[in-house]
Amino acid sequence: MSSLGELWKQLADVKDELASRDWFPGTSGNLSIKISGEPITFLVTASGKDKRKRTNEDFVLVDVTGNTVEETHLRASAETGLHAKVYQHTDAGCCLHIHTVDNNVISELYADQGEITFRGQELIKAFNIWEEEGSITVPIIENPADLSLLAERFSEAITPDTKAVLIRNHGVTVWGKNGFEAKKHLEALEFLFSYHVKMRLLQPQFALSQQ
Ligand SMILES: CSCCC(=O)C(=O)COP(=O)(O)O
Ligand SMILES: [Zn+2]
Repeated sequence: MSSLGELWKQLADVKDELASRDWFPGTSGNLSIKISGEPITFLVTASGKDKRKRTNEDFVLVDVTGNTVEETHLRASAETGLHAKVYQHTDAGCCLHIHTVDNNVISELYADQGEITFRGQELIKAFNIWEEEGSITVPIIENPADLSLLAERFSEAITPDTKAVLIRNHGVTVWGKNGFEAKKHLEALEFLFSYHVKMRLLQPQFALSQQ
């Protein structure tokens, strides 16, 4: 079992790598790593910070209600409730949320369908899907201003196969059993989003061929 300090470092390293990809524009994004399962506690990014900077005030320890477990002047991420839903409804050990142009464009293009499915792409294997005709579906939910409603809609979208949820014109939340796997899933999804956007620009009939 990893110590709190080891898990802090694991999350800080993932944060640095995502920052190096410029995936935290305008202080957006939040990350978490599970510390205990019963009761659920996890480290989550402090709200409103520049996630490109590495400091010893980057994360706070919270319980499943999103309340801080220790006395602190820091505020947990405004979207802590979504991370809590992931730990309640999946066996994830790490959860990552970022805003990119590609994930926002995909979420808007396919919002009315409520999901997007990717198939025929090598990177689907990053989700441990090895079948010839393997596919991965990402649900897309609306982005209500009420964050507890957002967390409810988000948890309703999680099925046993779900590895990520797109929030319309907001961002994507992805998880995995640890920091390495969550980052692998996130990188693979962002590749699939980017490929899809570019193909739609270059070949307008591409979208139809993917239905
Ligand atoms: C400026 S981004 C708006 C809030 C958001 O969507 C986000 O991901 C960051 O919120 P946090 O409270 O985690 O900093
Ligand atoms: Zn966000």
